[in-house]
Amino acid sequence: MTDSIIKTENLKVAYGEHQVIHGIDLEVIEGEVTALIGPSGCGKSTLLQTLNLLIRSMSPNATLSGTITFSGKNILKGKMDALDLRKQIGMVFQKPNPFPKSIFENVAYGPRVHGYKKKKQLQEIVEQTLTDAYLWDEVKDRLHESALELSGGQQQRLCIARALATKPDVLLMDEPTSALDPVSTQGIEDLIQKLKEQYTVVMVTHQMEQAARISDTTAFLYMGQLIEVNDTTQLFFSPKRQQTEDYITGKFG
Ligand SMILES: Nc1ncnc2c1ncn2[C@@H]1O[C@H](COP(=O)(O)OP(=O)(O)OP(=O)(O)O)[C@@H](O)[C@H]1O
Repeated sequence: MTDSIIKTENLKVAYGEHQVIHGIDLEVIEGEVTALIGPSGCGKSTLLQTLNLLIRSMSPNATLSGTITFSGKNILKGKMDALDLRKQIGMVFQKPNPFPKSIFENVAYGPRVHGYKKKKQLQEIVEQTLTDAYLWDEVKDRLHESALELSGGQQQRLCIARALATKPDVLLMDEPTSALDPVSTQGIEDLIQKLKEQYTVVMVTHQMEQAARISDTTAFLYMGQLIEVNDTTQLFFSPKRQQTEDYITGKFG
């Protein structure tokens, strides 16, 4: 039996008058990697940013309707503490964006905001989180150096560690490897595979091969509609919808 950790029903999103998500019903299964694929402009990033309501701060002109159930609650209804929600549903962006602070401070930032003050506690969290992000061995002797001195792949693993430091249930990733070289990409893909032992991941990717390699479930979006969602192998090898087949065989997109 598989349980959904996030469920959207009839989810609609508009920027001003421009509706870009047209009534999406999507279940994100706990402990899985879900990939969102589809041609440029189909609404993948919008959908992702809506799942933890980050869209409300990133695009104040966005209006949302429908329901998003997380932890048994419709997060679109009533007042939701944004900081608290983002602690539970973290986000990693396309371009690594560490704070211009030390490696240690990047990871300790979230826990500090959420009330962890004791040095020893913070040290333990930083070590554990960097270990989970497979970065500890590479940085343990330079924790107080600037994060900006790390390589691109290391910076992205640090951003993942930063997101993991508040112990989220779900990690949203918007094309997390698109700014990276192939070796760093491989490192992040390996990491995502390992993360699903402890976390649920929803990832936007432009690369169908990447979705096929690392996701359990793939959702194909086209012009703001969810065309098909299925087990990744099924979706790529026997798509149910003609539009999905046309997209994955490169007929458009
Ligand atoms: N802040 C915004 N204000 C107004 N329109 C926006 C905003 N962000 C995105 N859009 C529009 O919403 C639509 C969906 O964009 P979105 O970035 O979600 O698509 P996407 O599938 O992630 O695209 P890509 O693959 O190119 O990143 C596009 O038409 C885009 O121009």
